[in-house]
Amino acid sequence: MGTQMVAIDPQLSLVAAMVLPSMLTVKVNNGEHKEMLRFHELAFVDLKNNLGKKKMKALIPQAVRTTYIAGLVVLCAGSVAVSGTTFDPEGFLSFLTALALFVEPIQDFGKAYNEYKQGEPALERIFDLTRFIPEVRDKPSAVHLNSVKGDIKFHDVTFRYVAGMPPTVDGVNLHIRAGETIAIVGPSGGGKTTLAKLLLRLYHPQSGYIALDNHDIQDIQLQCLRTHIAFVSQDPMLFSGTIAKNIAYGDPVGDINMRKVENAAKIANADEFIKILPEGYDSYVGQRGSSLSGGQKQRLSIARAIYQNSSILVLDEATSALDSRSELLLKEALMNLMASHTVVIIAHRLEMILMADRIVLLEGGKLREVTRSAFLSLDGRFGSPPDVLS
Ligand SMILES: Nc1ncnc2c1ncn2[C@@H]1O[C@H](COP(=O)(O)OP(=O)(O)OP(=O)(O)O)[C@@H](O)[C@H]1O
Repeated sequence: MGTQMVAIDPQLSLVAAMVLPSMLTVKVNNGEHKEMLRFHELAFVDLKNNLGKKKMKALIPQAVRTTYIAGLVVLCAGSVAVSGTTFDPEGFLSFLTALALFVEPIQDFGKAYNEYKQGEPALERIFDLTRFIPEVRDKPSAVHLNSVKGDIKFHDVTFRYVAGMPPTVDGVNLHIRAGETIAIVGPSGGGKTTLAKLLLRLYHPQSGYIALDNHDIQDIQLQCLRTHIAFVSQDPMLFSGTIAKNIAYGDPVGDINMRKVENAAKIANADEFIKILPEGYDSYVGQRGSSLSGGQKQRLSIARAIYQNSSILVLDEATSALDSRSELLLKEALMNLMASHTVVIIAHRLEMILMADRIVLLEGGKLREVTRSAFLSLDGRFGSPPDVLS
């Protein structure tokens, strides 16, 4: 089994190693279908190559068997010619041929059974995966919304990751009006990202519901919901490929609109570093963006969200890896976006928090709104201290 695992196409393993840790980015950008196609294509090539090898492997014993029988015929004919005695060559040949033909298939069957038994646990796991029904899926009656205004309501939402444990989000009520910018602050582990994940329907609340433009999000087609929400996660995830492809990742068509890509990169303040790369937008970012710095990756994932042109923008610690100059430039760009988008900023940096129209504090799963002055009086508990403000 070990040697069979090693024999898996390295390309397939590379794709799996890249996509599986980036599943959040794949899902929120509706990239499941794209990734499935990519995997299918590679798996098909791998299957074809392996079948070719197996055919060759199967041919070799046949060739050996034929040579063996031919050798026997020559041997028998030769011995008759040399001795001149009577010899029943037909009976002898029939016996040897039957023996050769009989023994090998039995050996092959034994080998095949052995291989099947060794691979059985892996097969079981594959069948388990094909039988897996995702918890979050479309209702048959789910609606498609061509456009949304971006009005979001959390109605008494309670969610816990593990049954029997205290809730991560506990009876949260929050109304974010269309076009509003809201900052969610709170201690680390307080549930801020979880709130964003619930909005993106990565999980279902155990009680309460979330509405977008007065539609319960469970009644909206999942792909449609995620198209209307651009999410920049705290771990910027890139896929091996060009910069342009990464920015246009959420494009369902797959045709890259270069004008849109460049515009998004300019807004995200990524254009300046892309332009000085040898191949500009066609530069490869390496395995999971390994050839870029943390701040560059972050700017690309912000550009990706801007490219998506959704009505709602959720930034989860999206500027943590940026230097103060880049953050300032991005802040200016966000100011422009805020005029036409609903923006949710999850941040610890005061510069970002104070851009919001309203600030809500999520602590121990409970949410409450705080005024700016009340927030500042928290003495930097959940944001960089006020003296960072220049
Ligand atoms: N998939 C998961 N399964 C179980 N527990 C989880 C899971 N994801 C998060 N948690 C837990 O839920 C709590 C809230 O996590 P969350 O990421 O929402 O916090 P946060 O406020 O965004 O924190 P930070 O500011 O550090 O990013 C944490 O205690 C975390 O360990």
